[in-house]
Amino acid sequence: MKNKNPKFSIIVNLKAGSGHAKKIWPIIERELKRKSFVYDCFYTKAIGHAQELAKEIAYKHECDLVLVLGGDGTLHEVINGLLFAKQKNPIPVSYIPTGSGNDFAKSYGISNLPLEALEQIINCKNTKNICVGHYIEQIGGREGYFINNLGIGFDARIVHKTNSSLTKMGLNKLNLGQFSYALKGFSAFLTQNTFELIIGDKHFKRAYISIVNNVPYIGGGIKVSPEMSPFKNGLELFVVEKKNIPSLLKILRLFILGKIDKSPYVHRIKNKKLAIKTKNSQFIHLDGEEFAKAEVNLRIDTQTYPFWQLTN
Ligand SMILES: Nc1ncnc2c1ncn2[C@@H]1O[C@H](COP(=O)(O)OP(=O)(O)OP(=O)(O)O)[C@@H](O)[C@H]1O
Repeated sequence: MKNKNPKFSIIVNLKAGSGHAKKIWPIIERELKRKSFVYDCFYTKAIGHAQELAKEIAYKHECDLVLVLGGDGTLHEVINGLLFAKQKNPIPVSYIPTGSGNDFAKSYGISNLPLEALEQIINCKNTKNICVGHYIEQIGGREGYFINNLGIGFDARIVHKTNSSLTKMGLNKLNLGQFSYALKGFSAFLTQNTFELIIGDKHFKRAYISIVNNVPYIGGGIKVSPEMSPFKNGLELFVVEKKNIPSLLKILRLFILGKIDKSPYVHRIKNKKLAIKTKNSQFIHLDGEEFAKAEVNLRIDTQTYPFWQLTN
C-alpha cells in the first residue's frame, strides 16, 4: 500500500453466503487488528442498506478505502452507492468474497481464500479501473449500475424463484448452491414463456433469455461470455430464442455446462452501448438481485470505478 496507515471503511453483510460471511469476518477482523490497521465497520441490516452506507461513506470522504465483505449482491449495492454519490475523487473499493456465487471475484481474479484476498488488498500499490454497466430504464424512470450481468426472461425467473425460496439457504449450507440454481432452473423452464424483444434495429419475436454481461460468469461460475472481463470497457449481450423445445433444451444444456458460446443459435452483440425493449412484462435481475417484473425500455452504457486489489 502507498499509505502505510490507510483508513478502511468496511461494509459487512453477515447474511451473505447463507452465514459464510459471519464465520469469515472475525478472521479478517483479527488480522486487521494484528496488523494495526485503522478501520470503521458498518454492518448491513437489510436489502438496500449497503448502498446507503456506501453513499454516506462517499459523502463524508474520510477513508482511503471501502472494503466490502459479502457476496455479489452486497458489492453491487456498494458500487451503486459510491457511483450515485458522484465523488470528484472516488474512494477505491476492495472486496473479500463471502457470498454463494462470487462471480465478480472469479472474473476479477480475487482469491476465494479470505486471508489471501486481504493480502491482495494490502500488497496492492495502484488502483485498477473496472468497467461497470450503467442503465436507465425509461418506463419506470429508474437508473443504476451492475457489476456482472443484467438478465431478462428465463434466468431472471430463476433468480426470482431461487431468492424467494428457502431451498437456497439450505442447499448453500451444504455447498450445493449451484444445485439450487439448477433445481429452480427446471421449475423456471416449466413456466417461462417467450417474449418480444427489440434490441436496436433487431426484433426477436420469441426471445427466451437475454443477458447483458460485463464479466464471463453468471449464476455462481457458469461461463457465458468468456471474452468479457471487468477490465475491458464493453458489454456483451446474448439472446436465446425458443424455436422449438428440442433446440431450446440443447441450448439450455450448453448454458448449464458453461458452453453456450459454442452454440451457433445464440445471437451475440458486443457494444459499449445497448438499447433493449421488451414488449411485455418480464422478470429482470441485476447481478442476481431481483430488479422488477415489468415491461422495460433500457438504455445501457458503461462507467468505470477504481478498485484497490491485486489479481491472482
Ligand atoms: N442484515 C441483512 N439481513 C437480510 N438481508 C440482508 C442483510 N444485509 C444485506 N442483505 C441482503 O442479502 C442479500 C444477499 O447478499 P449477497 O448477494 O451479498 O450474498 P449471496 O447472495 O450469498 O452471494 P452471491 O450474490 O455472490 O451469490 C442481498 O440482497 C443483500 O441486500
